[in-house]
Amino acid sequence: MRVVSSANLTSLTESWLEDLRWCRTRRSNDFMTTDIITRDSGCCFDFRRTDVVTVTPWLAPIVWESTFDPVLMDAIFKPQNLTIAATVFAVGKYVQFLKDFLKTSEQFFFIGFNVHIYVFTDRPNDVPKVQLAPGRKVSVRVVQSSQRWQEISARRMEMVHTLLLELSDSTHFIFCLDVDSKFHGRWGSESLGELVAVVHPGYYGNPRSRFPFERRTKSRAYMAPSDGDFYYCGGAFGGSVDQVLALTQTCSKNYRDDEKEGVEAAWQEESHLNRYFWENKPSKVLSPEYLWQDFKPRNPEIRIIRFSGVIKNYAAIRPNV
Ligand SMILES: CC(=O)N[C@H]1[C@@H](OP(=O)(O)OP(=O)(O)OC[C@H]2O[C@@H](n3ccc(=O)[nH]c3=O)[C@H](O)[C@@H]2O)O[C@H](CO)[C@H](O)[C@@H]1O
Ligand SMILES: [Mn+2]
Repeated sequence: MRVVSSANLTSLTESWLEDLRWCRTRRSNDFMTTDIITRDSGCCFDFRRTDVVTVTPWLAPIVWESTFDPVLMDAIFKPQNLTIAATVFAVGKYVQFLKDFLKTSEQFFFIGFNVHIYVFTDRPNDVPKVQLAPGRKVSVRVVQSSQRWQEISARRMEMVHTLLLELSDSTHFIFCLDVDSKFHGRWGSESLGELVAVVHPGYYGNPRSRFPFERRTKSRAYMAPSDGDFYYCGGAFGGSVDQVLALTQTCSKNYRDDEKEGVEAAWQEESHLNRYFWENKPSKVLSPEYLWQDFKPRNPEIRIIRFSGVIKNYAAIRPNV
């Protein structure tokens, strides 16, 4: 397994995290290169952002509104006739979230692409019928419920892995999404990449020491105090079929192996996902625009909310507390 944890990268990352926290104090001199590229290319699209960090220390883009041209992105990707899969789990009472999830995906998620949404549920009869545009499809897969929400959430990794083993070459990219959410703005071709992570909306302004990584060495999701780039969310991630196949295989195996030893990571599959992304750097990082939370006031750097978790009464909808 490739583990990138050199002192260099760590110190670079620490200084970059400083940048993220103090990004608003940075001034235009730092961004002269961007000016020059804009002028020389003759591009009239203003993709400068000086208030946020838009590239990782390993040179992966961090996607924020106004860092890309959606028309140009679509002109590149649409002719490739891609199929984008999405997985969403609606087990037990979470089936109530499906209607809004599916309806809003029709308005905002990869419009103009072939889209195949796989709904995993124990209540197939309660899956709402939503009018779909041509080229878009919803399939239902029946799964077992569990008495523990932690298990429902964590087992998604292995079920997505099984699905991916069955998919033919005609599916190119996949996103795995939480169902208790709605789309509010474009989520499209700008998000495509081999391995795609979304920065968790709750922690992006925090220092690394406050990231809720698994800190017990007995778990396979363990992260040392000096480890970590971002804290990524479990509610949205994706990439090419091959890359997500590898990710789900590793995360589900590590979750299972922990389980055999009576260990459950602090945030279940989200903890294993964070460990995976530490060892396997995402090729593209999506800003918290791609998974906001309705209960959070919108911060000024969030110019658009594309996908956001709804406010829910955990006690009323989860099988356990
Ligand atoms: C914003 C974000 O990143 N959310 C993550 C977070 O909390 P959340 O509080 O958003 O977790 P959650 O209650 O939405 O559960 C995660 C997902 O599991 C499914 N589900 C859960 C319970 C249930 O009874 N039925 C059901 O179908 C459903 O798709 C749901 O969206 O922590 C979870 C725990 O590990 C997952 O990592 C979530 O992805
Ligand atoms: Mn959720």
